[in-house]
Amino acid sequence: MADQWQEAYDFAVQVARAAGAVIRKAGEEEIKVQTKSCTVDLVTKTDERVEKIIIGSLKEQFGEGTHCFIGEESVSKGQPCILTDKPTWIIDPVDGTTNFVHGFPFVAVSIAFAVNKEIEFGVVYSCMEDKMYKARKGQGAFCDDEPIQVSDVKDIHKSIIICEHGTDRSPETVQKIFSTQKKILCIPVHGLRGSGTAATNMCLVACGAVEAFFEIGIHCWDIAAGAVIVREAGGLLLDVDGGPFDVMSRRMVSGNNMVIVNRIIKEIEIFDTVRDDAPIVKK
Ligand SMILES: O=P(O)(O)OC(CO)CO
Ligand SMILES: [Mg+2]
Repeated sequence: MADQWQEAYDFAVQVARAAGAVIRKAGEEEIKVQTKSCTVDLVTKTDERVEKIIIGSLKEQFGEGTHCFIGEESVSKGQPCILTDKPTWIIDPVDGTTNFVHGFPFVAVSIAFAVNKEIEFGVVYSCMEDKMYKARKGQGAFCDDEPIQVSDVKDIHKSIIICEHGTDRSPETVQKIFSTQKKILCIPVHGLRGSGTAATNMCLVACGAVEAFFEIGIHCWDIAAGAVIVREAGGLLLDVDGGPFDVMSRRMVSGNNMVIVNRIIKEIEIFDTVRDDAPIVKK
């Protein structure tokens, strides 16, 4: 059925917009910060509240039994992070929590919907800028209902590349991240950037503001929605080793074309991460 998921797509846009309004309002009040996996992995009551609002609305609309949910804060509280063939919502309620805490104005709500492990549609609402990015498989990518397209730059020397620093502060990992960035900067490229939200970074690739974005250490909820937005804008995604993109692998390169993406891959120093769907080891 061609339009089987249209209602879900439209509803996701509404839910993302409403969630973004809650985040904007919460940003005007005092923000209490807690930490998760380490001292620089931040979480706030807003992350938890917004995830509850999103999942609650989706369950009310589509029923609890038929759809599955992977949400950043639910997973951090021990819910499974396994992508099956069932219709599954993959949610980051506040992508860019560190930005949110500091008032750095790039924060996104990211909602993706996968069926048979394929992402059917994705919605990224950059709520401080009030920009709604969305894409459905086979139907193009949009920002505020205007079609968007990746850049047509093929010359790496004329590119801007987005890279982030992640939350792993072990000297070995930081060394690899900076070494990769140094090599890319010295190609040379026009510049390196980073918005502090993976979802927004992918939308910046999709609308042609930058040529590529890569990261190791992100999670499926950071990139699932952005993945379909990049693809539908004419871009591509690969693993950092040049293999196929795997949304659960915690690593990816997204870019406007193969020439740029392959050039970036040549410079990436890979470090280990634990997959999102790895079995939980009880201590
Ligand atoms: O702010 P969050 O949701 O922790 O995500 C980070 C990366 O994990 C920015 O994309
Ligand atoms: Mg995130």
